[in-house]
Amino acid sequence: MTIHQAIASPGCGCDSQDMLHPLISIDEALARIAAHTVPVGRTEALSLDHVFGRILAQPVRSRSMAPAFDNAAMDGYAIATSALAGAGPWVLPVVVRVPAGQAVTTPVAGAVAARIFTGAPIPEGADAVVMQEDVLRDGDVIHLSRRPEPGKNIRRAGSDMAKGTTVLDKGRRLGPREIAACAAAGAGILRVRRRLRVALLVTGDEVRRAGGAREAAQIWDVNTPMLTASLATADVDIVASAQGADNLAGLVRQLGEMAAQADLVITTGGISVGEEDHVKPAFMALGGEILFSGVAIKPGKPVSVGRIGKAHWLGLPGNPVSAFVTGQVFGLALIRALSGEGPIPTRRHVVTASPIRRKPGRCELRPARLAGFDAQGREIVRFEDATHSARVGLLSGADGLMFLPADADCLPAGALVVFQPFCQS
Ligand SMILES: Nc1nc2c(c(=O)[nH]1)N[C@H]1C(S)=C(S)[C@@H](COP(=O)(O)OP(=O)(O)OC[C@H]3O[C@@H](n4cnc5c(N)ncnc54)[C@H](O)[C@@H]3O)O[C@H]1N2
Ligand code: MOO
Repeated sequence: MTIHQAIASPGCGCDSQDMLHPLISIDEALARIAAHTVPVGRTEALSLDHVFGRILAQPVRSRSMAPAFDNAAMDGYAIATSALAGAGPWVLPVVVRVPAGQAVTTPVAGAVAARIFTGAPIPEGADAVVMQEDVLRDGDVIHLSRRPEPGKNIRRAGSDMAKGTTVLDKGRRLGPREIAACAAAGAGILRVRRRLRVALLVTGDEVRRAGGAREAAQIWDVNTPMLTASLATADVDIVASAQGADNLAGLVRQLGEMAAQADLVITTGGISVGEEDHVKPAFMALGGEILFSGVAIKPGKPVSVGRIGKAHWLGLPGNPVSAFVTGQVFGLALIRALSGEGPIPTRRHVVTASPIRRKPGRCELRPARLAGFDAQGREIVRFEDATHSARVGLLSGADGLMFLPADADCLPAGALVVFQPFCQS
């Protein structure tokens, strides 16, 4: 199903296109981010204890075989199967005891057994470990009635990783599973990408700190705490956070200062078409280059990406829901690209719980809640009747965004739609 096409015909005045800056599709915007964003080059070396969530800057190769030596997979007795004459049963003297962590020098020579514990090295001469439950121990001998297969219960050296194997490629995000692989490979220090320096500039004369005093026509600032929380990841250091000045000159100064110290400047508000919208003029006054400005989506149509010198700029709309939605779709893609992490396919198909009637025009990213599975095992989503770009209260009840095709005015219950879960960190 193609769902991210540009608008074929605008639905109403709100959807009208600026002929100088035509809207592009979601996938075109993401393709431009991928094509024009170079990962920030700085790297640092960190011990395994401190790499959680970071992005690898160099591949990790195993320093030795894993396991490094043949070892027992069970507590029991190591024997040489070739020394078991006839059909058994056999009585074997126990000649040595081998706990894990202890090098063994006594070989298993002939019809004898070595008491061995899980993880202990296999003595020379032995080629199988019999579980202790399968033998009868009587003083210094064991009674064995069934011949084990050669190799039984032995974890062979190198069976997990050969020496020099690439365990992880660069660009991988380091979670518990990746860190486990590095530890097994003996990579105790990793070279990872430095955190991105991000500056946040929230514009709007009307916004005041949440919960603080406000006058008539003033509102509490949702975007600063919302985006600060969205950016609280292992990739990001928020190096500056400020409320935007209410005039062009002040905004030029603030944006310029932020661009000088940050890899990424994120602004909210002030990017629509009104004469109070100073962000784009300030950006242009600083010699900024636009990668795109305006995407054929609802909400979040004015979302913009560009560069001021070496710093990248992500211009999010002021409406908090629009800012959150566009931050999830374009902000995360930009941060991943700057962090050197490749794009991660997170979209999947789900089915709608109820029919949808809507005004066609822009691809709609509607918050939706996962609601179990239908009889065919397909995941179902529930949602409001319309997208409300200023109704922040609805966001916490959603798990992600469903993508409604630009030209779809009517979808039945059970329609297959694309769904992108919200990033939880
Ligand atoms: N003539 C037109 N007007 C508008 C258009 C258009 O195409 N033509 N687009 C509308 C759409 S769609 C959007 S989205 C907004 C985007 O406007 P801005 O990005 O310039 O945002 P602002 O005007 O600054 O604010 C919009 C809205 O959000 C509230 N806001 C802003 N910051 C915060 C904050 N930190 N916390 C809470 N709420 C915030 C602000 O008070 C406004 O209500 O433009 C439409 N207009
Ligand atoms: O593009 Mo706006 O975000 O619909 O309110």
